Amino acid sequence: MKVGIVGAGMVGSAAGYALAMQGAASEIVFCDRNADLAAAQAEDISHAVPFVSATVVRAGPYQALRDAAVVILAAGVGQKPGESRLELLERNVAVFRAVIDDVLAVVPDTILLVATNPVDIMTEVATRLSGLPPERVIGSGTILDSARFRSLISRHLDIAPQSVHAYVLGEHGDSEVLAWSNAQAGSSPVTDFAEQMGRPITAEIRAAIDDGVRNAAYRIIQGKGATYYGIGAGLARIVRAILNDQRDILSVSMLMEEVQGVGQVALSLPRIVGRRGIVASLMPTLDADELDALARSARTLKERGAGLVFDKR
Ligand SMILES: NC(=O)C1=CN([C@@H]2O[C@H](COP(=O)(O)OP(=O)(O)OC[C@H]3O[C@@H](n4cnc5c(N)ncnc54)[C@H](O)[C@@H]3O)[C@@H](O)[C@H]2O)C=CC1
Ligand SMILES: CC(=O)C(=O)O
Repeated sequence: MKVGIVGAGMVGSAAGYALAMQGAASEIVFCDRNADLAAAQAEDISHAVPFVSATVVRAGPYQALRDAAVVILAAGVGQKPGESRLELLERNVAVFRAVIDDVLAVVPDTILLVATNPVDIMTEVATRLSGLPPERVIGSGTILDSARFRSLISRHLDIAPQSVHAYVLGEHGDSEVLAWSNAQAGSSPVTDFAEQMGRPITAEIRAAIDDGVRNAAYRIIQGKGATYYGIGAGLARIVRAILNDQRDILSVSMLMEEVQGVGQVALSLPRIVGRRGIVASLMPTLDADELDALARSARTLKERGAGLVFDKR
């Protein structure tokens, strides 16, 4: 199946590379206002393909998106060192206003997969600008934060990250909520497992993991200007769940009627993802502090997105 990627910069190209390496799509098409960049990324990635898959990778104008089952939106500006994701909002809304009509004119029934930051509010923006049902406009949300969380827990416990089941909820950003209370290692609560392994999760370890997750992007951007391998793999994971109708449970973002008393807000919860997009949203059992933090995160997003005005499609 064909996957479109609008925005052929670091994130878009990393997603395209991950998809091509996994042979997850039969065809990948890059579109970018910088057509030379899109063509160069497609050509470069296509040279990796003969080693592992048969994916056709090319670049083109929006018309080349025709029949794409999923279109990844990775166009827009990223954070400068020290800048928050929320500070990007107005600049990236302007980009989506320029892009979404052109995409929808070619693939009106596609699934949009939003990566551009601030990804939760941009998911709401893409939903409103496109007029698509919310379950067909998926934000990568905290899929990357959950991977960071699982990675750091697994390193502490000295087990494989795939054996850790743990989610980050709420905003993909500063107010995100690490759901410690229902994190599992194998079939045990992560704290019980840690005790059994003689590697208890002390307050210091918990604080270090929280910092490792919450501030990862700031550190990486300080060091190399942008983050892209992690989100590239995360986007490929979501695309696989859609194309293969896998019904995976992933922490992704979607515009919701109501979360913790906040109406019409997009944020991440664990959700079942399959061929129709988001099939169901799940509210995990959280402790009181986590529920408060989730409500705060929802309010932060709602307040930052207030004032954006959209024409109805
Ligand atoms: N959701 C997540 O977990 C993550 C999201 N991001 C976000 O992804 C976005 C892209 O980041 P990078 O790829 O590093 O940036 P980049 O600057 O490398 O690439 C952005 C691309 O968008 C293109 N673009 C801009 N306006 C356009 C328009 N109107 N039409 C078509 N193309 C347009 C640019 O030409 C450029 O090639 C940023 O908003 C960044 O914050 C980055 C990392 C993780
Ligand atoms: C940049 C960004 O959103 C991240 O790496 O989490």
